[in-house]
Amino acid sequence: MSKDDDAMSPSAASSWFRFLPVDLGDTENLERYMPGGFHPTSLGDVYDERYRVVHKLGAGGFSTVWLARDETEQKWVALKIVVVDHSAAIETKYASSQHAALQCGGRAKFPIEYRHFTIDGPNGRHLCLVLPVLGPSASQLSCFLDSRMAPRLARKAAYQAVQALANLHAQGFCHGDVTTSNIAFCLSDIDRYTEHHLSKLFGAPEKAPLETESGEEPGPEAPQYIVRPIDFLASEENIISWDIQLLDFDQAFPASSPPQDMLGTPVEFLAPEVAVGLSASPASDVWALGCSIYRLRSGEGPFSSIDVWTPRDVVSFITRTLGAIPVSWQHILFDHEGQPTRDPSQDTPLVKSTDRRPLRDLVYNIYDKPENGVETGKIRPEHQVWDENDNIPYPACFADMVWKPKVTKIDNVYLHGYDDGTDELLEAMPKIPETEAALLHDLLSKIFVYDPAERITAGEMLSHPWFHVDQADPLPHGH
Ligand SMILES: Nc1ncnc2c1ncn2[C@@H]1O[C@H](COP(=O)(O)OP(=O)(O)OP(=O)(O)O)[C@@H](O)[C@H]1O
Repeated sequence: MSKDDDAMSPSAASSWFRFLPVDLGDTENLERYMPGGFHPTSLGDVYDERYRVVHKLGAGGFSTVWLARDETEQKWVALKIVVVDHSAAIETKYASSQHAALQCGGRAKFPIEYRHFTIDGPNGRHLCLVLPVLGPSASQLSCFLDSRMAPRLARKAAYQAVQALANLHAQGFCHGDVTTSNIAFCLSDIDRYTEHHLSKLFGAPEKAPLETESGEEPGPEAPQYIVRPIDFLASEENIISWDIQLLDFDQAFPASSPPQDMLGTPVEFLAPEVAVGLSASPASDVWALGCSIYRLRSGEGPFSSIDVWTPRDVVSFITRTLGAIPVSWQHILFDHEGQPTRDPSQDTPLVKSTDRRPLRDLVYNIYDKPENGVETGKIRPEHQVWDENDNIPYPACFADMVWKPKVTKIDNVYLHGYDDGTDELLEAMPKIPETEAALLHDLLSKIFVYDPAERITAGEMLSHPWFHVDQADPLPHGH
């Protein structure tokens, strides 16, 4: 799920800043440690008398996710501990969507839960899903100037995501939250590693004490410390496989009964018909998949922008690429929060922009890793360093999978955060090969169409030639 605010109870509003921020990068929303919210979890905790928490894997709007040792079966598992307020709803959704995933022989493409149980804690009763352990998400591996996938890995991951979705749709189910954050890479046989070995590979978990704004000790509703999630890209040994799984069924629904409310998926992945208040469907999953495919290959979402925060924003932004919305949608209104409405007193108009972003330009301008012609891999001079890790390449074992644009030096300047000069620097980077661009443009033109009935289906996408450009060229050994 992704609608952070949904999980907050109204009483949270007065306590937004109860806790001081911790300097551990991206962590869970600390303010969610309150009755109805997250479970305060600590390393070493044992749940259900068998799962011992060893590290943190991540967190979302609705859960924290932990690496745990299953002492009964002697294997690694992921414990997804759901916020109290959403535990019952997520348990119901998981039951039906996991059944659909299993029906489609989906064990290979979806993280099917081993089992689930409940945890009674100071904040209430939490659903805890026991899942296979996965590696980093595609959002982490394909992230603007921070990280880019090798083109071949992007195509392979994209194809598997299409397979997963086509299978799910064939079972009459929609995912409802297809994003690159929900495409995760598998690990190659994590069970061959002991706890000691994992600690040698990834280091001991990094912790920071949790402190309150008021200086009082946090109560039992919050943990004593916060843990930085494990970084699978920090090790000198690559345990990340080229296979992906599609996770997070929190918003899945039967195609025959779409949700009445707006999907909680990030707006940049929202299909235009859903953004204007029409039903979600397999076709809206395909739109989100198209956004994910473009992000996998380019590092950016086609409709992500600092101007896109609401359904109205994304529709406006999409018109810059696809032109005016269909006439049949033009009576649709948006309220002052940018949500579609039927109340004429609430109407705020779509922002009409004359600034065009043709799909063809988006595709043909995708930049790739420079093999030569620009200087790479040096450490940025001290006064230009924003983050000391920025200009350090990934360990060599990841060379055929991912690369960091920020280790690229053009005209003696490292690529860093986006600023006025970035686009000019990026001009110097090599672009996607024309033959591939033509195929990708063709594929995306069949996905990014307003009318859901005219959109290509996930099943039809499987035979599109963009996914098969590597067919004649066998994968490197071990993949
Ligand atoms: N099986 C897993 N193995 C490894 N890491 C996982 C697993 N499941 C989830 N994670 C990590 O935990 C994060 C949160 O998981 P997930 O997206 O399922 O949570 P959520 O609370 O439903 O959140 P949201 O949809 O808001 O991201 C993921 O981004 C990922 O980093």
